[in-house]
Amino acid sequence: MSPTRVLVLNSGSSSLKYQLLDMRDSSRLAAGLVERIGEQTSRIRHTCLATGDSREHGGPIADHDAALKAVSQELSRDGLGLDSPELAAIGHRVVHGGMFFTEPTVVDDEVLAEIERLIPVAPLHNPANLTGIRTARALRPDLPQVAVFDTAFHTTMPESAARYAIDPKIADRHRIRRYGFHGTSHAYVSRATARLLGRAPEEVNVIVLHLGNGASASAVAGGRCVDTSMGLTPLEGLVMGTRSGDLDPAVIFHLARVGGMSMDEIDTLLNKRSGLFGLCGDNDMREIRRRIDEGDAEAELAFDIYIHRLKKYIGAYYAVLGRVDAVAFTAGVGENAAPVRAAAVAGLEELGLAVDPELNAVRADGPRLVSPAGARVAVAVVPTDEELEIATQTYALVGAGANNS
Ligand SMILES: Nc1ncnc2c1ncn2[C@@H]1O[C@H](COP(=O)(O)OP(=O)(O)O)[C@@H](O)[C@H]1O
Ligand SMILES: CC(=O)OP(=O)(O)O
Ligand SMILES: [Mg+2]
Repeated sequence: MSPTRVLVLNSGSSSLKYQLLDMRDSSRLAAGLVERIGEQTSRIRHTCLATGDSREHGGPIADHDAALKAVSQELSRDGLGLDSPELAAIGHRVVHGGMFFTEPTVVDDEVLAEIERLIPVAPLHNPANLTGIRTARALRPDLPQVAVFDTAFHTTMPESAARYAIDPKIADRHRIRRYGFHGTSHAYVSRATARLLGRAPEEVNVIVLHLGNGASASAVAGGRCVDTSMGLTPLEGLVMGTRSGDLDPAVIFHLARVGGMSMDEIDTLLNKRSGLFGLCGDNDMREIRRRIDEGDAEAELAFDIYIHRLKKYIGAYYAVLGRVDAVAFTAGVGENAAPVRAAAVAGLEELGLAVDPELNAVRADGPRLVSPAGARVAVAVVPTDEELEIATQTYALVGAGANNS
């Protein structure tokens, strides 16, 4: 029998998330997370879904190479190791695919070199993605490694949305344009939202709000992305855990000329020490809500700035789409933080947008509506599953029957 399993690796700047799936029924065999890679306090959490066994260990894990080796050991302990003949492929999330990659791609040396060339526009993400691919290749040189790009879903954006208003010759020379990210999630969630409404993706217009540590919004018309909030890099757009999102570009000149900061210092400030963290010292929405409940004004202002930006994007994408069938909240904050959902649509009743407080307070795992019955625009919580989407795309490219599909 042909191998039917796919290992998915989602390497973040300091984490490695993974899932092993059996593509006969898309079931998960194992899943886990390595956190705080590069620190003394790294942790690996591993669950074997086949046996229900979970394990957690601490101790320094120096880099993504060591992290993947630790994952490989955990999988081996459950008899699911990378040496398994049942493994069909390894699917990798790659954050920046530039103009070059619009589809999932089997990795070869040329593909690796192109992903490497894109490091300057995804400095937090592409290096980790590359290490993941290189280590996986060294562990199983015979297996196809497939790169699935965060940027791919956004390549349908019209030029009017993708281009910045700068000299096109300069833009083209430096490949400066809006690429957009989290595309695997925006694609999956927009389709799952159509399914929740009982309609075909081609028939519905959806605003997807992917609110995790990184956060982005997208306007999806009939299944195609027409605008998204992240740009050349994952820094533009919404207020995020540690990234500023939109600001006047002149802030950068001002910090350099008047503030005496170097470009690297400004880069670090805006990517790692801004957003919710920069505003109030916390980037976790749970902690921010706890502080607000205790009357903390700094946390409340950070929350209000976060919501104000989110609301502006909902309004902007309403205008871009003309007609909106659903607004879908997803990722860690979108799926779990009821107060964020309520605040983001508060006052938008004239646009047909509202949440029902009781429905919004329900905690559940699956996709669900939180808007009042009969609302003109559905407001939905739709859990994302980037790993399943990456596995599906990987298996469609290289798995059994790939040539017939
Ligand atoms: N129960 C919760 N309530 C509010 N926010 C939550 C909850 N659980 C997670 N979050 C938020 O989700 C964020 C992580 O989202 P996630 O989508 O996992 O991010 P990433 O994939 O970027 O690491 C956390 O930083 C936290 O702000
Ligand atoms: C592109 C991006 O911001 O990804 P993440 O949310 O995983 O940091
Ligand atoms: Mg994420």
